[in-house]
Amino acid sequence: MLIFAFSLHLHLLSFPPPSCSLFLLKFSLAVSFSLCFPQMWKKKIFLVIIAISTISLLLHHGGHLTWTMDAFHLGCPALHSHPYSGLKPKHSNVVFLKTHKTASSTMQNLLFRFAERNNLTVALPIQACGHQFCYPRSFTTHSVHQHTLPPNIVTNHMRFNKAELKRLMPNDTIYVTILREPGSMFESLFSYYNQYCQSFKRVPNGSLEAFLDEPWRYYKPEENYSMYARNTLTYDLGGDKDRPAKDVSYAKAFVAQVERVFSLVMISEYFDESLVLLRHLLSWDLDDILYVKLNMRTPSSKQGLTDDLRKKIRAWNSLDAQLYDHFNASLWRQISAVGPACVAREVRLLREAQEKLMKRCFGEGMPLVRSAAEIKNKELRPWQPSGKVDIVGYDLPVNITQSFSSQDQELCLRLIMPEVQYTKMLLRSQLLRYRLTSQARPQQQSHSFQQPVRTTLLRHPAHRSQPPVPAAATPASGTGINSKTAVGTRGRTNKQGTKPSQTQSS
Ligand SMILES: Nc1ncnc2c1ncn2[C@@H]1O[C@H](COP(=O)(O)OS(=O)(=O)O)[C@@H](OP(=O)(O)O)[C@H]1O
Repeated sequence: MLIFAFSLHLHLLSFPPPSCSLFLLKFSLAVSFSLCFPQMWKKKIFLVIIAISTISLLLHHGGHLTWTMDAFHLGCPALHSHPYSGLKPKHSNVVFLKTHKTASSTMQNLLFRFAERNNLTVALPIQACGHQFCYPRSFTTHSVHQHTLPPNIVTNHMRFNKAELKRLMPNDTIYVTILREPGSMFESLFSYYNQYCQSFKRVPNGSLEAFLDEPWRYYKPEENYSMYARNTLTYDLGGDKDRPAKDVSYAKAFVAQVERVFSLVMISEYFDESLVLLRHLLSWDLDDILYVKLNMRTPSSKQGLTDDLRKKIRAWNSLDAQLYDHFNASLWRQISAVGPACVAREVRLLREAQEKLMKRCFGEGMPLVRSAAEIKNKELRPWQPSGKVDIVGYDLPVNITQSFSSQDQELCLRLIMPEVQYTKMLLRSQLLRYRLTSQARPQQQSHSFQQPVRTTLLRHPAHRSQPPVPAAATPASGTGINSKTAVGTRGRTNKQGTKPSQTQSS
């Protein structure tokens, strides 16, 4: 009995000490002392200990499925400015600029799941914008569905516009984005948008080599979807994709501007390392950054790149190349500051936790990657941009799902849900929540976009934020990242700008 009580103490001590766990700890200590007393009490005390242990576990994990017990033992010392920094509330106001072909759908899925778990509001596009904020037009608050206001999280594709986002988001919002090495990114864009982007479509035999030999022969800057054919990252970030390479001062100033706005620029080649930095930046747990890779092409849809092709791609997309070089270096500086060994340890723990989760959702081995046609559940089929490229997705194995609790099933389903379907599902659930909360309000009130409330999530489930009260949209305007028009209060397009939303993807 004493051994059991002692192990219970260790278990409780391994938790962060919110007042409730502390109380339970003291209580269980008192109980264990009483174990030294008469036999007749032992059975009762044993039951009490079991009950305390179960309650503390439930309180700690919020009744949610967690995939690792390491979540609270991860802290990298260099990031801890004071002894209790591990207890900092989770930050919940985040803009993630979803750039193209950079692993951004995987990130978006992670953010959607975080929002749902914590009852947060995600700003979603109006129907006329499909599942994007009317990309390729510059973001404005007009493109946000008014029943998804005021938001905590913004993550759907947009062309970045800081001034407009400032009108929408609380002041403590953290801005994050992701970049990819220009060679592999451009190769991915070239194959994905081969039927949408005229600059690519007119190249004989869809040859990447031919395009890169004479890009100006095929590329027309003012044409629809030309942003997929040159400096796409710069364009997504709100910059001028056609600024000549020799305009060095523009490139430098633009990089500096991006650096001022974004607290973290992730790098898709170092996705897990970037996630560890993100976890620290937002004070999230390891469980909050688990993911499954989404929106991948099959190997047969990919083309290997020679050094010569890579060089040509960098020269053609020189602004993107400068962005990438700068932020790749700065990612590694941040990793150095945290401690490379510490980041490596967290990456390892992340991968182990991910493996456990995969086994739970998909059985032994990794989830089976499938072509869209092979996926039975249409909610899980990724959008296919053309017959010339295969985007793979996943299905849940039937025999496994039968043994699942409904909570497990929901988690596993969401992990592999593609962007378009998840955006729609989230919109439906947020609209429902809006209706329920507005029924409870006597009269529709007019709000500014921002509600300076709910800036952080307390870790203890009992203190989690309440469903936010949505506000009505007000007209607004603004320009790109350079805009100085921040106020401080507050068509049916798709990834390509035109396709029907049911079939869209990013
Ligand atoms: N975790 C992780 N790490 C590294 N790379 C990853 C990851 N998840 C997705 N991917 C790759 O990202 C590409 C898809 O990017 P996006 O989801 O941003 O595309 S989209 O613009 O939303 O359509 C796509 O690249 P390609 O397969 O080369 O096209 C995915 O394979």
